Amino acid sequence: MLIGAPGSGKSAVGALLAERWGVPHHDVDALIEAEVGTTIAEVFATHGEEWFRRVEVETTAATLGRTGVVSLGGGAPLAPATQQALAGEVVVWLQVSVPVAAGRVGLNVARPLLLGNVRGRLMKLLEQRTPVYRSLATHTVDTDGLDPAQVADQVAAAVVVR
Ligand SMILES: Nc1ncnc2c1ncn2[C@@H]1O[C@H](COP(=O)(O)OP(=O)(O)OP(=O)(O)O)[C@@H](O)[C@H]1O
Ligand SMILES: O=C(O)C1=C[C@@H](O)[C@@H](O)[C@H](O)C1
Ligand SMILES: [Mg+2]
Repeated sequence: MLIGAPGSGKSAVGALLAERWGVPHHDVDALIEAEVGTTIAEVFATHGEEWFRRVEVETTAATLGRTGVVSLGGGAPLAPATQQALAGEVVVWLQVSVPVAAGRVGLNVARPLLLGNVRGRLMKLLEQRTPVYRSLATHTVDTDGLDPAQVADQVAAAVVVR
């Protein structure tokens, strides 16, 4: 399971790892979009964040126990139910600094929580979430200065696929 901030590379690295290991890739954001039939940004706009978080907890829970690589949503580890569900799993935290994450996500409107002031919003998110990511992670990879393939190499070196 990959956790980390928006722009840490959960989706990109998850896809590379799944390909490398020949296992399915479950990207929870993409699963929610498929389930709901619209984009995450649209879900936030139409139903609000609370509604999204409820769906996210359920969709995340449904991926647990499946074979493969799971890329969680950036905020998913904040939910107590998800924290409990992650206990005993291999959880890799893709660490990223604010300027690097901001550079990667750019002004992408697909990330509703970062709208307005990407750097400022990321700084706030990381302040709140760093302790949570740290407490849940069984492995950590610092992704600053690495491309997605190099991050995947480091994850693969650190964990054993089940
Ligand atoms: N290590 C990296 N080096 C350079 N670019 C990267 C790296 N990891 C990801 N990227 C690029 O940064 C952008 C964001 O990455 P990605 O979508 O994988 O992040 P994410 O963690 O899934 O974010 P979110 O929580 O918003 O889903 C993508 O364009 C991706 O190709
Ligand atoms: O960091 C977050 O809270 C989010 C990250 C994305 O993965 C999406 O799950 C959504 O945009 C919320
Ligand atoms: Mg993603």
